[in-house]
Amino acid sequence: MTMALHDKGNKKQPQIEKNSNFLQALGHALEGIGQLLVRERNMRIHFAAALIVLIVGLKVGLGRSDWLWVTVAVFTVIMAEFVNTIVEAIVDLIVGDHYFFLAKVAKDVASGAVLAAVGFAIIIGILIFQPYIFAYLRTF
Ligand SMILES: Nc1ncnc2c1ncn2[C@@H]1O[C@H](COP(=O)(O)OP(=O)(O)OP(=O)(O)O)[C@@H](O)[C@H]1O
Repeated sequence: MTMALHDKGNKKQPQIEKNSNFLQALGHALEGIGQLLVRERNMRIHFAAALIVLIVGLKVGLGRSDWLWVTVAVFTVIMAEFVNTIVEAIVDLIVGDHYFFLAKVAKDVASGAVLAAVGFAIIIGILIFQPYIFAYLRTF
């Protein structure tokens, strides 16, 4: 779905100048994270999955190095979604509703980056949780 060129719901004075202080810059960075959650349905699914991993990880008592890998996996997916959203926004800004093969390439490669990151996270998840899953299955 092509992104809207203008944010019609925005009541604030539009700003194109540089941020004047750290707090203003921080506010815009947080707005950027908010945009990711609002615009990307997949991002909400990733957050739900990360929450489940967090709860299961706490329940089975993962060690420090396992948590390190889980954190790397979760952030790799989140970073890929950031890149995907940036690419979508820039492509839509440039081409609008027109079809361009290179626009398709850019968007598809950006989506592919998210898919690759999710694959990486699934492999990490299997390697980390496999002993706990096997131990759980042996109780039956
Ligand atoms: N301007 C365009 N020119 C050519 N192909 C396009 C264009 N816009 C979108 N596409 C094609 O349509 C697909 C869906 O585009 P869209 O902008 O809706 O991404 P999306 O569904 O939001 O992607 P994601 O699920 O990664 O967020 C793209 O992956 C691309 O193949």
